[in-house]
Amino acid sequence: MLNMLTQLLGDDTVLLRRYLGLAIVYGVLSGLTILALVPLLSYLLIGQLSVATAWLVALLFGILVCWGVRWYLEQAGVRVGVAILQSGRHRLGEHVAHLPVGWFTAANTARLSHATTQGMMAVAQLPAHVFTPVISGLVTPIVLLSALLVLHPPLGLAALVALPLLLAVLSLTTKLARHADRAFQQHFAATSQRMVEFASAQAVLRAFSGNHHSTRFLEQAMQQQQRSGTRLACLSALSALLNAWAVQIVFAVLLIVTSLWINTLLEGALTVSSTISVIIALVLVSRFVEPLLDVAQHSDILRSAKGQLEEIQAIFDAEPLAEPTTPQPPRDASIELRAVRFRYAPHEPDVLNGVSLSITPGSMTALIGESGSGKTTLARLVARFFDADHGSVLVGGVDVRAMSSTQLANQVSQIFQESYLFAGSIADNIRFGYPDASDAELLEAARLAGVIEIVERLPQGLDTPVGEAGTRLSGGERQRIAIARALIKNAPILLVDEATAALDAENQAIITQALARLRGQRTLLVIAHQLSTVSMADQIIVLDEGRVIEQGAPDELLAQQGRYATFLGQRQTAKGWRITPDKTRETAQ
Ligand SMILES: Nc1ncnc2c1ncn2[C@@H]1O[C@H](COP(=O)(O)OP(=O)(O)OP(=O)(O)O)[C@@H](O)[C@H]1O
Repeated sequence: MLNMLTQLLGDDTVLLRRYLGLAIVYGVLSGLTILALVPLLSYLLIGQLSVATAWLVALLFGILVCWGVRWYLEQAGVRVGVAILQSGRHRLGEHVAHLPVGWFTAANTARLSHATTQGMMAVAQLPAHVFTPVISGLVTPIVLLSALLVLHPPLGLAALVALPLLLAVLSLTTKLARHADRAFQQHFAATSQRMVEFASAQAVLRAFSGNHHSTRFLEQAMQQQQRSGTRLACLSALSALLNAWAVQIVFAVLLIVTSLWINTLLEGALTVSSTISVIIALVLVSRFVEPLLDVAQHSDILRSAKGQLEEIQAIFDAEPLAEPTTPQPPRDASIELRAVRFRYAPHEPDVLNGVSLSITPGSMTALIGESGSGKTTLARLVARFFDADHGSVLVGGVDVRAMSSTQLANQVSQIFQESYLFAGSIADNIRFGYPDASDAELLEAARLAGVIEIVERLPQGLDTPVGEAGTRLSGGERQRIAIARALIKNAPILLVDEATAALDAENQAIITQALARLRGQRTLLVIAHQLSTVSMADQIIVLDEGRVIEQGAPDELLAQQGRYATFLGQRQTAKGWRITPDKTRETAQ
């Protein structure tokens, strides 16, 4: 647990160390203060009031010091808790920022959100509220144990044996509910995910499922959470009961040993000093057990927080994309794939199956193929959303694994179908592609992407807020802003995943115009669905089941009468376009 906390805290670990040291000191001081009762009671019982008063003063002084240390300890614990929330979230954010984009599945996103909210809160409360009673609850009995060993060795030995046994029981009961705790946390995260899905997919749910069935997935998740919650509650209650019993058994054993001691004393001559020893032993035994009860009571929170820490740890264990130690800058704006194989998961089939291709700087390549043939996956590998399992992806003549993520990001810009807009203005979202862009550059990108036509209709112009995730704009408007964002970045390579049917004719025309303007200036790799786009390309690559089956200039491929020719034929029939055999650039009729 401490290792995991250290990983979360990073440089702030020093705060945790200081706090833990202080908690141990507090436990020792509490034990020593209780031990002041020994001389106090002894002198009181033999009537030496003046010495007893001196020890009373010492006891009161000890109590005062303990209060002071405890107060300081609480502050230190809160400081560590705050550091966990701040540094922990920051470090987790840093870590996930370097994870492959493929890691961000719906389930992992829900885990991440759960870990940064409830998870972090549960962990942060450990130093603030739980570690102090647990640490002092273990250290104080150890100090008292030494006094019991001196006072009556058999009693001390019984306590010495009882302490590790008790810890073993606490550890066992913690394990008892650990799986239930983990299952509950997972179902809790899944239910949150379903809840968000339920809210954001209302239109689809109502259209296809009707009101009754639309809640089915959510209800299933809630039922699972309820079942695992009930199981956790039962096991937690059982483990709390077992813990309390274990402490009471220790208490009973110590009382039995004390009774046996009294018995032997009664059989012999009962002296004043032996009577005093017995009274002191009884006081120490009760004080020995009290902090242990505190530990037992907190074991539940400790276990739950440990489960949360393990969840956070599992996120930290996800492997980030490796960064090279000596990054090599790309040499030009070319793209090359050499015998690339890729699958999304080890048990799934290859999505790309030995793909080799070469794209020269400044050229335009149209990637075509049936749905599921691997076009988007190929573009994702160029942008290094994932690493290829075999073979290599080169950008600017350099393996993408040999350049830093910043170098690659500067080299490649993307317009993918699902473009996310951040809450902020239209201008903010465009500038996101290049924060230092001048106003003139902003306007030029907005013009190229057809955003100007949108903002002219809006009273606040480019400063119009887009709403959360761009919800105040239409799909086509969002797409145009995303295009402007990609254009302003001015990267030498542009990857475009052209929408199939999501765009209306006007938006499609904007993309076509933007591509036409950029043609020859940037390397364009376009996942093309539209005839207008394909017609502009210098090179066509046809993918089929993860393999390149045709590659070359449009004229050559058309002459082959293969898959590309079929694609053109289908599109022409659909659109009413005509292609002349000796002229590959089609003309609209
Ligand atoms: N994140 C993912 N996890 C697992 N499998 C995936 C993932 N993304 C895509 N696939 C699978 O990989 C294969 C290729 O998908 P890809 O999106 O690359 O095809 P595509 O040619 O771009 O299809 P489309 O034209 O329909 O967009 C498909 O079988 C798809 O189910």
